[in-house]
Amino acid sequence: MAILITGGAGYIGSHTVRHFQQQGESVVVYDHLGQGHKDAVSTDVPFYAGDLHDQAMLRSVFGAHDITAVIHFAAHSLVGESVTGPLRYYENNLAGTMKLLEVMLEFDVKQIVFSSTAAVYGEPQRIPIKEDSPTNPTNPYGETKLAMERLLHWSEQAYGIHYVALRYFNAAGADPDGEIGEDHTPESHLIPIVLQTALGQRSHVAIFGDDYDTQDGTCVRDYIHVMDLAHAHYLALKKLETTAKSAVYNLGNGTGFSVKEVIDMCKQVTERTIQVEQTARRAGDPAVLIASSAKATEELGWIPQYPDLKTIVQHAWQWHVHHPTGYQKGKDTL
Ligand SMILES: NC(=O)c1ccc[n+]([C@@H]2O[C@H](COP(=O)([O-])OP(=O)(O)OC[C@H]3O[C@@H](n4cnc5c(N)ncnc54)[C@H](O)[C@@H]3O)[C@@H](O)[C@H]2O)c1
Ligand SMILES: O=c1ccn([C@@H]2O[C@H](COP(=O)(O)OP(=O)(O)O[C@H]3O[C@H](CO)[C@@H](O)[C@H](O)[C@H]3O)[C@@H](O)[C@H]2O)c(=O)[nH]1
Repeated sequence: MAILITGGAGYIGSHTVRHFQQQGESVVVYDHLGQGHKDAVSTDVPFYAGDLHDQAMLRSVFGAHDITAVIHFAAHSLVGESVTGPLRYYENNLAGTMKLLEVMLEFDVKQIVFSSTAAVYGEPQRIPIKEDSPTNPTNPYGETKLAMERLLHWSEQAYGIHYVALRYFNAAGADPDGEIGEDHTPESHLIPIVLQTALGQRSHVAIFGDDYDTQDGTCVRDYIHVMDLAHAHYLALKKLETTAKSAVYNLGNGTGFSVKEVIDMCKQVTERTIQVEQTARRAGDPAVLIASSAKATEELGWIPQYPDLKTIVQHAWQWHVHHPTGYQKGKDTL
């Protein structure tokens, strides 16, 4: 028996694979390595370099392992990129999930935990955001994730697939052991970009917009430690296994930090100079996203272990200092 982890070589996926192994679970990773890194996955985990759209390969994996449940991370996940390439996003995220669900049904696998996002809410009407808040995505990425949630809702009605949709806010940090961390090419996430600037790999950090309706004019986000996200997947799967009840949960710390505050925290942790440049807003960015995760705490017993931003940045910095080129030795593009 094993749990299939799609996108398990990616940033959040690889931390979750590691956490599941530490909990004594058998896992199998399926990832086409468009973004992920094979070296992010321990060599004792069965690894398949396959695409969600390749149903023949998916079938062979389901056939070779007694898959009991799926944790589904594999997706494109960048807000800005989705605004200029919506077709690519629908194709990978929505159509890719349809292919996966078809194979799950063929093999009678009816439990899935999947990566949704704060981006399903769009501009929130109230802060902190609860799960029953209106969902009006401001970008195609969020739309695809909302469509995936709806697809799962209807798949439960029609086929009895039970699901937990985890709406993460901004994943950040790295495994405190320092062995795995965040490495996207190109990197677009704020904290790694700021830390790469601290390392001298970039000349400056561009701040996307300073005219938002926030305390200092820059966007506010709720940064959540990647290991806390990993543990939430474990709790969600246990809950699914025992209750067979579908649910949606926000995962965040309930505290918002502006882009400028994040940069200041990075300066404090790294004790380095970090140049910034004010630029235009990035399309698709809501001003403020802060979670209420009370439902996950009440129903899953989820309590973040690393809630403060300083610890999150310290763990990320430890990864970047010891792996300045990420997983790739000699990597020269960021
Ligand atoms: N990083 C965040 O802050 C954040 C926040 C909310 C939600 N999410 C969601 O969490 C998930 C993981 O995010 P991440 O930051 O780890 O991203 P990531 O890009 O590091 O990981 C995604 C992985 O999926 C793989 N993948 C993508 N499409 C695939 C396909 N068609 N077939 C096989 N593999 C495929 C990639 O190679 C990559 O390894 C995504 O679904 C993302 O939308 C991320
Ligand atoms: O060079 C940069 C990079 C980012 N930002 C800003 O920093 C904030 C955070 O940006 P980023 O780290 O790119 O994350 P988000 O765009 O908020 O998206 C992340 O968090 C979402 C949930 O909130 C997830 O759905 C996405 O998958 C994930 O990439 C945003 O206001 C950006 O405009 C900058 O100002 N400069």
